[in-house]
This record gives sequence, C-alpha cells and structure tokens, in this order.
Amino acid sequence: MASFVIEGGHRLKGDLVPQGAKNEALQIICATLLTPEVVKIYNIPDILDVNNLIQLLRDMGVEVQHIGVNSYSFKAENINLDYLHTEDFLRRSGSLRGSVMIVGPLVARFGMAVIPKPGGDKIGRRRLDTHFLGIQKLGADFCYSPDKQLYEITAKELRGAYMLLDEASVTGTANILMAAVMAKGITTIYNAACEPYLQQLSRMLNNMGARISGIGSNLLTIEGVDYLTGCEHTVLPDMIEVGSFIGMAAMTGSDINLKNVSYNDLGIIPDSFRRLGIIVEQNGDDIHIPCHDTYEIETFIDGSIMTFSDAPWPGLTPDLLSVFLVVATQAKGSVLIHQKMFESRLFFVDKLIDMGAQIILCDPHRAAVIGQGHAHTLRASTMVSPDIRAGIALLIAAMSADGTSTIHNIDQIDRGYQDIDKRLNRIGARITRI
Ligand SMILES: CC(=O)N[C@H]1[C@@H](OP(=O)(O)OP(=O)(O)OC[C@H]2O[C@@H](n3ccc(=O)[nH]c3=O)[C@H](O)[C@@H]2O)O[C@H](CO)[C@@H](O)[C@@H]1O
Ligand SMILES: C=C(OP(=O)(O)O)C(=O)O
Repeated sequence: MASFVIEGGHRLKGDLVPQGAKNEALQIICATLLTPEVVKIYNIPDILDVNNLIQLLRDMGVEVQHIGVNSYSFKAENINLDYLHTEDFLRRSGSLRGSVMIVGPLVARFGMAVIPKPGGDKIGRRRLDTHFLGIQKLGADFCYSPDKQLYEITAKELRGAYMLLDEASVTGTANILMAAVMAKGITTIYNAACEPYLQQLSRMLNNMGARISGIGSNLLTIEGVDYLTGCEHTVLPDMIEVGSFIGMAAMTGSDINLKNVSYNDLGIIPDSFRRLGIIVEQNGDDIHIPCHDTYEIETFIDGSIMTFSDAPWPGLTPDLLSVFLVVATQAKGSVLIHQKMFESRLFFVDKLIDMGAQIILCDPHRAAVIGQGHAHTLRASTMVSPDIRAGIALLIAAMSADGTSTIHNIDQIDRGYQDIDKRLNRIGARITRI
C-alpha cells in the first residue's frame, strides 16, 4: 500500500484546475448502459473509483475507447449478462460505491440485474433501502441469494409510479431515475436528491431522449420512453475538490487560483468557507484564495458559537465536513462540526489531536474545534488515511505542520483525487509518493 511523505510548512502559489466530479462521473458512466448507441463523455477524472467502474463495464462487454485526455466513448451494444454472476464481478463491484448504480439501467434495458455489496468509504451504516423500495415500486422483484450474498432483480415490465423516497439518497435517486426513464407511463419521485450530480445526470438522460422535468428540485417527473439514443456529455468540475483546495490554501497560507470551477454549481460551499473567515474571491468562473496569515470563524448573529452541519443539497455536503474541521483547527475562534449523515466519519480527529489540534469529540457525530489562530502550528505525525475525505484533511494538516509527516493507505486519497501529489508539487508542495 503506497504512502505520502509530506514536508510541511511550504506555501503554494499558482493555478489549480479542478478535476471532473467523481460522484457525477460514476452516475454518468452507469447511464451509458441505457443505450446500444455511442455515448461520449468528457472531463472524466483519472481516479481509482472511476477507472474501476470503467473496467467493470468493459468486463460486461461495453466497448470503451479512450478518445482524448479525460475523454471516453462507451458503446453498450452487446452486454454479457452472465458476467454478473461471476466472482470477478462481485470482487470488482465491491471495490466502489458507484457500482450499485448499474442496477437501474440494467433493469430498465434488460429486465434483470444483480445488486452486489457495494464498496466505498467505511463511514458508518450505508443502507440501500431507498434503491430497493424505489425500484420495487416500478414493478421489479428482488430475490436474496444467501450463499452468494447478493440480490437478484428481475422485471417483466417496469411501470411508472408515484413514490415518496424515505430519504433523499444521492445514488438511490440516480438508480431509480435510470430505471424509470424507460418505464411505461409517468413516474413521480418526491424527496428526490438534487445535487448537481443528479441535475447533470437528468440533463444527460434528456439529451438521450428521456423526458424528465423538475430538474434541480426534489420533485422529479419522468415520462417513460421506449428507447434512448447516444449523446455527448461533459462532467462538471468536482465541487468537493474545489472545496478541498479552498481549505488547503487558507490553512497553508497559500495564494491559489482555482480555474473554471463552475461557480454557480458550488451552492453554499464558498459562503461556508467565508463564514470560517476565509477570503474567497470570485473572478468570473475562477476563485482566488489570497495568502492568509490568519482567519477568524464568525459566530452566529446572536453571538453564539457557529455550527457546521451537513444536509442534502442545497444544504452543505457531508463530503466537505472533514475539510472544514481541519481548517478550523488553525482559525481564530471555535466551531461545532456536526456530521449528521454518517456515524463513523469523525474518528480521524484523534490523529489531528496527536498533531496538537484542540478538538473535543463529543460523540461520533459531533466535534468541537477550538481554533488556535496559527499560534500553535500542528506537529508532524505518521498516520493512516481511514477514508477519502479524512485522507485529504490529513494531507492538508500535514502540509501545514512543522516537520515531515507520513500518511499510509493513500489509496483512500487516490480513490477521489487525481494525481494530487504531482498537481500540488507543481505549485510548491513537497509530497513524495513511496
Ligand atoms: C458515490 C456517491 O455519489 N457517493 C456520495 C453519495 O453516497 P450515497 O448515495 O451512498 O449516500 P446517500 O445519499 O444514500 O446517504 C448518505 C447518508 O446520509 C443519510 N441520509 C441521507 C439523506 C437524508 O435525507 N438523510 C440522511 O440521513 C443516509 O442514511 C446515509 O447514511 O451521497 C453521499 C451524501 O451526500 C456522499 O457522502 C457520497 O460521497
Ligand atoms: C463518501 C464518498 O465516496 P463513496 O460514496 O464513493 O464512498 C465521498 O466521495 O466522500
């Protein structure tokens, strides 16, 4: 397992271009299964999760061609459904969360699919009920096979239905949407998730001939069609990477320009960093973070201590709370980080405490951070990255610390951040991959 050795204390200066969004790319790549025609996708990030999904589709028989930098064409004309029952399929799909989203397209087009146990971050219970209940509402049957530990799904015909989702699940909404686009009649999904990932998926599906309205809201209406065509689609910049770079710039006292961030799709993210006292300048579609010697967390208007908590879009994404937390350790002021959605995502704070950060882990969901205003720089340390976003938070901590740190298990960072060491070293970081 590879590691990063990070020499802390270097300020960065220069431009960074965010990669394509991991969580959008995973949905979009699964959607290529809905048509036998060619789909061209641009701005696909070159990261472990996405590459594993592309390989999974190749193994299923999809013709995949690399047609340019971060660009691929997909042609799902001849799918080998028998592959879904192989050990190889189970192993590969178990390596990433996004693999669960092949179910919707397969049921829609072939009337059968298999739900393996999906992979992804081990950050608490990650149930799939929303996926099951929604696809069942469309008329599919689920049968559990205990020896193989997977669900086999069959459907003679999918029929549109009204459904109120039990929670606004991101991958759940994507899966149901992809199943519904070719169902007979009208499907209405209320309490749908509406992250930019889903808005982009809906636009892509409409470009393929689907009839989806309500895009960007939590009420989607889908008029089923018989056939979807090929299309071209460009993945948005990764808002989580943009947020990670904003936090990294402030914490390391760097001066960074983030190019082409698709500002209007960042929602509440820039303002949330501003509430941590960070100067986030918008220049057209770029963001400039000037060098900060210090930054001060706001209080709420009544003077009480600020809370940052996650919520489904347009609320604050849970995937950036680890970054807000680490950045707060070097701010002036205090903040409560409340991770409502996941129950095992904050335990990495022990490593920050070892580095000298002032944090009280109140319970698995809440951590109070007492910022030290750069008065006490963090100490270098040796750590293991437990999940993708804790991984980037530890990298930010190590880059700002005094001395040389080591982070093991960096596969967890490579899962979501393309060539992170090379891109940061180009503008002044000192990160060695060993
Ligand atoms: C591949 C992918 O796209 N992964 C993302 C996706 O995962 P994923 O789609 O797996 O996450 P879900 O949206 O299903 O749910 C995330 C967690 O939040 C809880 N929950 C969800 C909705 C809600 O209204 N209330 C609630 O408590 C769920 O029970 C679960 O514990 O969305 C998550 C939530 O933004 C992100 O962290 C993941 O990066
Ligand atoms: C939790 C995440 O990813 P996944 O759902 O793929 O585990 C994430 O991107 O922060």
